[in-house]
Amino acid sequence: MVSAATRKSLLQARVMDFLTSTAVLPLLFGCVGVFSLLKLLQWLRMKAYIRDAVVVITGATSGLGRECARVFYAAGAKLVLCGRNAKALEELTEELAASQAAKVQTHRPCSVTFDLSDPGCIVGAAAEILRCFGHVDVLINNAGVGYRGTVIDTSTDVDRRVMEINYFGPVALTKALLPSMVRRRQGHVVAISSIQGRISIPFRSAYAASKHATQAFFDCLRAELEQCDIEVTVISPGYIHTNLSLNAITASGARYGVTDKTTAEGRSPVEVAQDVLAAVGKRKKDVVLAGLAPSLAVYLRALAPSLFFRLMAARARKEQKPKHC
Ligand SMILES: NC(=O)C1=CN([C@@H]2O[C@H](COP(=O)(O)OP(=O)(O)OC[C@H]3O[C@@H](n4cnc5c(N)ncnc54)[C@H](OP(=O)(O)O)[C@@H]3O)[C@@H](O)[C@H]2O)C=CC1
Ligand SMILES: CCCCCCCCCCCCCCCC(=O)OCC(=O)COP(=O)(O)O
Repeated sequence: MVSAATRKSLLQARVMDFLTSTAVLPLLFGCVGVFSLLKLLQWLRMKAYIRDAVVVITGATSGLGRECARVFYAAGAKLVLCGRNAKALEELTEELAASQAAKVQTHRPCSVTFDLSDPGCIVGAAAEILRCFGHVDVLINNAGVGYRGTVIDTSTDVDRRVMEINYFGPVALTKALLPSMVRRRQGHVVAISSIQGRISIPFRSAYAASKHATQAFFDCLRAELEQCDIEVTVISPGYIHTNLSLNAITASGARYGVTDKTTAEGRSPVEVAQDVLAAVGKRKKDVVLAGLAPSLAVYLRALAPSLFFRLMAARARKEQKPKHC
């Protein structure tokens, strides 16, 4: 009678015999080696792509934009920081210029102040951006505004304002910078969308609409400009712990002024900025940076829309009693 322990050691001996007497072990080591080498090459390529690249970041004064500024700066990018608040941009520039954390050569950022909701200033802002370092390698359309309200109570002025900041502004800036990218046959346009660019949740009509439009526009752009070697990346995050809900526009046009629990419990903007850096470095075309439930909700919307609509209606009923019906 052979004991279980003996059977186990006999089996182990046979496996070792098999591995050493055949080519399996060298093959295994070979595969791991090749995989590690490929990963290392990808990492070096990613670093080289960002180092010394001219990277424009809109909405650099707060939240994800500010963290993107920090991680791209530390990676050696030449930054053009954009925002509405000149003082906040200046403070960020000084903070970055004084930081010692980068392991590569860094460059003093340049800043350009303008309001994305003012169509009249975009062309001038793009010219100023181009004057900073002579060209643009990566444009990160990050600036955006949140929204809270019912469709019925929201004036179309508010709908337009959200669309202007989240959609028309980034589209106009992209169009103003594209000719110089196309001339150089080099450039990368990034759109920070949202998981709400894929699914619409109640009381976010204007925001979800602006992000769906963003996804659609930049998907078209990617297809049209592939032949000119222009890269397009759409990034769709879930909740991030920033000022987005605090600064959200409400149905009346007033500021919402509350940091929602969902936002407060969202991912750290530092981590999301690192994911943005990796997505850009790897030239990803489309990235969802959300947890399991929102990611599943995207599939549910596509595969079982009726069920998704029922879930959203239940969510709306739970959140707010209807005043109008
Ligand atoms: N936080 C979240 O849960 C999520 C955020 N996102 C997206 O991430 C992006 C960044 O937002 P986040 O960092 O979270 O929010 P913040 O409110 O912290 O930052 C928004 C930035 O956009 C700028 N901005 C707002 N309006 C304008 C305007 N009219 N012209 C120019 N700049 C403007 C703000 O500048 P100022 O300081 O002058 O107001 C600020 O720098 C947005 O596109 C948002 O939709 C996507 C998914 C989830
Ligand atoms: C097969 C099982 C499927 C289970 C599906 C569950 C459905 C759950 C719905 C989840 C909805 C998540 C919404 C996420 C919204 C989000 O992350 O938005 C990001 C933002 O842009 C936040 O902006 P806001 O202004 O809304 O704070």
